[in-house]
Amino acid sequence: MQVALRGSSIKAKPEGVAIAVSVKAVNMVYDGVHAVRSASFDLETGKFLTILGPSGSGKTTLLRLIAGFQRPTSGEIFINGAAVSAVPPHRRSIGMVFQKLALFPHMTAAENVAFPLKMRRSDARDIPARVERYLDMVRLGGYGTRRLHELSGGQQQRVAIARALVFEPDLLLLDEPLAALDRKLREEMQLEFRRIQRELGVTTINVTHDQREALVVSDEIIVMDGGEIQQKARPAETYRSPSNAFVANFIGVTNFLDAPDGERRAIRAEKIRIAPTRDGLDGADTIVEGVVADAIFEGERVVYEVRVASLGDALLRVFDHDPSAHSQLEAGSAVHLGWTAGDVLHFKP
Ligand SMILES: Nc1ncnc2c1ncn2[C@@H]1O[C@H](COP(=O)(O)OP(=O)(O)OP(=O)(O)O)[C@@H](O)[C@H]1O
Repeated sequence: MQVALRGSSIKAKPEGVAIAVSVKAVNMVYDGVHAVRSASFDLETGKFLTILGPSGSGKTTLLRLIAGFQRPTSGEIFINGAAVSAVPPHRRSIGMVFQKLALFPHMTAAENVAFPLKMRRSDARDIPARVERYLDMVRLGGYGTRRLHELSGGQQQRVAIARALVFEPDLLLLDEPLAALDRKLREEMQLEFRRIQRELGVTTINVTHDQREALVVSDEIIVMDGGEIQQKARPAETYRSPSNAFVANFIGVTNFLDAPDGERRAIRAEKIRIAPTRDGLDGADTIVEGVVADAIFEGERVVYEVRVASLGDALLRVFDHDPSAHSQLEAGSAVHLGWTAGDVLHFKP
């Protein structure tokens, strides 16, 4: 019953909620490849949606359909209530930032940001102030006269964001714009996207295969696999109540245990406690014995791989977030693992 109701269309929408993007029964078939299958979802105005999925799952195709670079094989897309399949990209009021930034290298930062305003024939008298405002917003106030090669990768990224937003589009589309950045800068820019998006309230759709990014930046996450939407939910719900085994496996680290009734049971690596003896596992309602196959020290946590004979020699991954509670257990150590029934996820076959 619970499964039948999840994500169903009978959920009443609160009165007065504006829908910025509505994707209805969209299919995209390339020569023999069904890249997007029966995709349907609504996105409320002002929300930050991330489309998350492995390589080839159809994320970029779905984004390109919304942008208007391609027309769906069937189905329709609505932006602010209007069907857009016949509307070319430049008439859709969409700002975009892609991995390849496509900035103009010979222009200054300010000239790059001014470009969309000139294309749209904005009043020339208003342009400098508007450009300055958006450079300030991305924390590049005072950098307007720099040429692109005089800016760092992260600063160029900010120019691209300012350029995508300066004409105040209805929708911002991001296609892995951070993928090429190193980890620290990427994490900083994720928070930056979030801050700017909240400040402006611009409806945003972001494509990534980085689950951490999806959890950090989004109001909602769509998880795709094989061209199909697997789940659309808020980050915490996606994490805590994945709709199927694929989602559970893709987000977070999950151990799957096959039950005799064909059901798949899953337990998150951080929900398993580990101790040398049973005494360290007070409160656990399932306790199994195992042998440490590997122990990886990661600073704030230790990742254990534990072989459990009573579970068909399953190799369970366990995160120990309090490594100081007992000394690190070495490979070959006999250990006990414990968890509570409430932490086990159940998936029907
Ligand atoms: N122009 C095209 N012609 C034919 N097949 C295509 C085309 N573009 C994408 N595909 C196929 O459609 C499927 C979905 O591709 P898509 O690029 O949307 O996936 P993705 O989830 O964005 O992957 P990645 O993370 O690798 O970018 C893949 O099987 C891909 O090979």
